[in-house]
Amino acid sequence: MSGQSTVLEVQDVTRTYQVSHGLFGGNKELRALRGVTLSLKKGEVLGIVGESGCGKSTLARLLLALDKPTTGDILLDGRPVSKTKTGIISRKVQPIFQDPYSSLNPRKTIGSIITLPLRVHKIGNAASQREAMLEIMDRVGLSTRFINSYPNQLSGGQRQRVAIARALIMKPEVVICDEPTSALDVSVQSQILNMLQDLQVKYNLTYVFISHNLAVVEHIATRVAVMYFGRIVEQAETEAFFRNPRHPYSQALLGSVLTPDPELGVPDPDLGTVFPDPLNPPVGCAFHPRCPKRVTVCDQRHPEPTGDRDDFVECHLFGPANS
Ligand SMILES: Nc1ncnc2c1ncn2[C@@H]1O[C@H](COP(=O)(O)OP(=O)(O)OP(=O)(O)O)[C@@H](O)[C@H]1O
Repeated sequence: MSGQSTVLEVQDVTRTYQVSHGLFGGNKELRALRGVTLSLKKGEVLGIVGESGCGKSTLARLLLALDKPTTGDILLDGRPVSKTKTGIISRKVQPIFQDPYSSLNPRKTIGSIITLPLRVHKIGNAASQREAMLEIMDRVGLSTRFINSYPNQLSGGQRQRVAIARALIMKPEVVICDEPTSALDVSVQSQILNMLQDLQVKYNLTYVFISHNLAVVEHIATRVAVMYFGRIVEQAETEAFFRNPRHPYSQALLGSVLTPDPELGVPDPDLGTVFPDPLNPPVGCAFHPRCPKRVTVCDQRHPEPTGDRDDFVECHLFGPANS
């Protein structure tokens, strides 16, 4: 993996939202991303996992340049996204979202939806656009009889195939898949997942694959990043991650440490499910109130990452004092 070129780089990115706080509370800052650093290499599938609210979709929006970081930089092919024309970004980075129904214009035909990116970017003429449409429909397993249909005439799985066709017709370098199978019936989830995997290999695509479903990530990802409360707390090659998750949060996600140790004096039975209040973040490591392995320093300061850029864990148990 080390010899491959970096396509997308996220450098210490934060994203803060101003939110109103109670009737008289005025505005408060909600730090959805608290310093995320990532590098995505050509041809890899980076799985991003974490609970609802940890910042996955915020990160996806930044990677798609649909939103801007509050601080930090995102580089696409070495150039800051902030200094790159949106047209160039959308040619190179395309999304596949969770809900294909809400992301497809109900008043447009399937043919028109799939070719829209080519028309917006003025790529080719009507004949070459149609040719590209037929090719990509074939690749995603969509019958040409749907060309003049509307989204509501298709099943959920077919609609997601349309969304995938629309994303891939641009021949992007990177595809940001944000929970692409979780709104689908279980029976079609694996078909879509296998198809995404085939397309990734065929077109040598680079995926960021966001999912709360660990089995899906294990199936498709080459590397895994675990997000907790706006940070990446662990990153590792997929096989190593599932064999030996290091961060106590990763272990909890994988089900090996679900109940807190009563010896630690944490009687709350819901401890395993409570996510911190983003408007009142815990001091120290954000996971410490739920962590069955916490030590004295955990509620005092945030741990530094241990390891290298693509393979690290952010936990005091792995810090210099414990190594
Ligand atoms: N536009 C916004 N304004 C204010 N707060 C926001 C906004 N978007 C997200 N947040 C907050 O930022 C935090 C991260 O949200 P985000 O949607 O990125 O998480 P997520 O991991 O994608 O969750 P989910 O899986 O539920 O989509 C949450 O606390 C959320 O409430």
